[in-house]
Amino acid sequence: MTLRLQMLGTGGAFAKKYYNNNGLLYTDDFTLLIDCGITAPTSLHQLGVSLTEIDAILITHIHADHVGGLEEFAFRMKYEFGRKPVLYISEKLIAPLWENTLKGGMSQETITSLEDVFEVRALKEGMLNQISPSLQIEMIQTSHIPGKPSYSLYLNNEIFYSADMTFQPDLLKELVYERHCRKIFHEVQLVGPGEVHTTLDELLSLPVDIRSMIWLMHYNDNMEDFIKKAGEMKFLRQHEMYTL
Ligand SMILES: Nc1ccn([C@@H]2O[C@@H]3COP(=O)(O)O[C@H]3[C@H]2O)c(=O)n1
Ligand SMILES: [Zn+2]
Ligand SMILES: [Zn+2]
Repeated sequence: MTLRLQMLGTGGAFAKKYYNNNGLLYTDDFTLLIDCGITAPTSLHQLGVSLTEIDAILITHIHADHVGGLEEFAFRMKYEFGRKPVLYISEKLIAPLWENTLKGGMSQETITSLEDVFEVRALKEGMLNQISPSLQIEMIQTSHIPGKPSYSLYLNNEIFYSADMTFQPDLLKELVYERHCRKIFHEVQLVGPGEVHTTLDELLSLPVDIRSMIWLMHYNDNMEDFIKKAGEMKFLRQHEMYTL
């Protein structure tokens, strides 16, 4: 079975040249949207992908560049298609996503909870979740903002897709050397210290065999200035289709 990835956007939270770092993960029989930021609906429109072609959404954490498009997505599914989108999300994020993010815009007499607008499927950290016959996802909590849970994804026991995260070299080495990881999609902050993100220099400090499997995403507008500074690591391009 073949996995394919098409990033709706590859930009950091405040990028203007690139859309929010959200991606479409395609299996033979299932399409998963990983994160749905502010710009996701516009990027889907530009790609000509209808909301109804997406079988489920999975949220890694609650920052607007990862959840800011959910209100539009859910309202359009409700009022245009009469359906609730399937939402995969860590059980720890269900309450804050509704109470702190969506309730303000979405609540009304007939909508009083997340479950009124999404078919919520809670994911447990560290478990293998069978999302579709050919897609298994393990949620791995990774460090980002203290007190604000963020979950990276381990796909089919071979591909790591980072949420927003600070540098965690031991995790990456464990995945590659002990858990058969063969490809890594990793966020990168190209400018400034890695207080809540991972810097290019930090990733360059990894062993070459790990660097060689890294594709960089969630990057700054000046990415083109760093293409020759990333060594063996490659930059994902938004809207391009990648076979994993
Ligand atoms: N403690 C924090 C919190 C947030 N931020 C910035 O806000 C952005 C929110 O989306 P992000 O993609 O996680 O990137 C965060 C930082 O740019 C930051 O720099 N430091
Ligand atoms: Zn982000
Ligand atoms: Zn974030």
